[in-house]
Amino acid sequence: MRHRARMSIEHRIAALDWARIAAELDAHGATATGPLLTPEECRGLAALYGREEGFRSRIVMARHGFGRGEYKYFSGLPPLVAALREGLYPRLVPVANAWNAAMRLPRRFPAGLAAFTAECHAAGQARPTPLLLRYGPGDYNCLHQDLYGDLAFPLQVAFLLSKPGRDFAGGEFVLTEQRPRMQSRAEVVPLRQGEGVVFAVHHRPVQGTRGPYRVMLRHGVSRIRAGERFTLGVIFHDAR
Ligand SMILES: O=C(O)CCC(=O)C(=O)O
Ligand SMILES: [Fe+2]
Repeated sequence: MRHRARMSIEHRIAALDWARIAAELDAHGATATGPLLTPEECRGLAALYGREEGFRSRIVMARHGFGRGEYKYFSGLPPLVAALREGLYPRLVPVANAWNAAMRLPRRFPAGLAAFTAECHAAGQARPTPLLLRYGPGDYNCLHQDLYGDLAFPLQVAFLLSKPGRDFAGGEFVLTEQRPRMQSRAEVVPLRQGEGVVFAVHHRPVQGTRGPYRVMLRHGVSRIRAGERFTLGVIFHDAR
């Protein structure tokens, strides 16, 4: 995508290989999108972190046992973040609905984000969940699940805003998958600057010999060895 800087976010999202993304989500529960944000957009988003305004809360992870590093939830979403959330959601709905069907869960997700957001609000989840995260040397993010109420969209996306090898070292995005009565499986998703990782929020179906079974996923970030690493988290359900 040589001209991605001049293409709208909607067009860039449309140009991603969604057949591959869906197939890899089904096979592994996570995949990288391919480059989506320009370095300028990444720098612009990371630069918002230092601002006072535009955020509803700041969490220092060590204070809660979440790891080391910090994050801030947006109050109103910047246009780029809103466009990513709106543009990515409908692409992920077919996977989300197929997963719920395979797991025999009754909930189906509407085709557009506005309808899903209305469902969240009706369920008492009205606070926006997209966030910026900042890690320095020695920081890490413990394995967790981003559930903010009963209503949860099964997939989320995190964008790497910093450039690995130049801005930071270490700090790999990690997922673990806990299978019933079996040992856990770990997966690392290597990311380039401006690339997103799409992954299961808390569970997904895996095809077994006697039909699909459910596995539990958690995600986190390994220790940052050097430098500074920023990410943008795009969670589709709102919070209580
Ligand atoms: O910093 C990361 O790569 C992980 C961020 C995260 O936990 C999230 O977006 O939910
Ligand atoms: Fe997370």
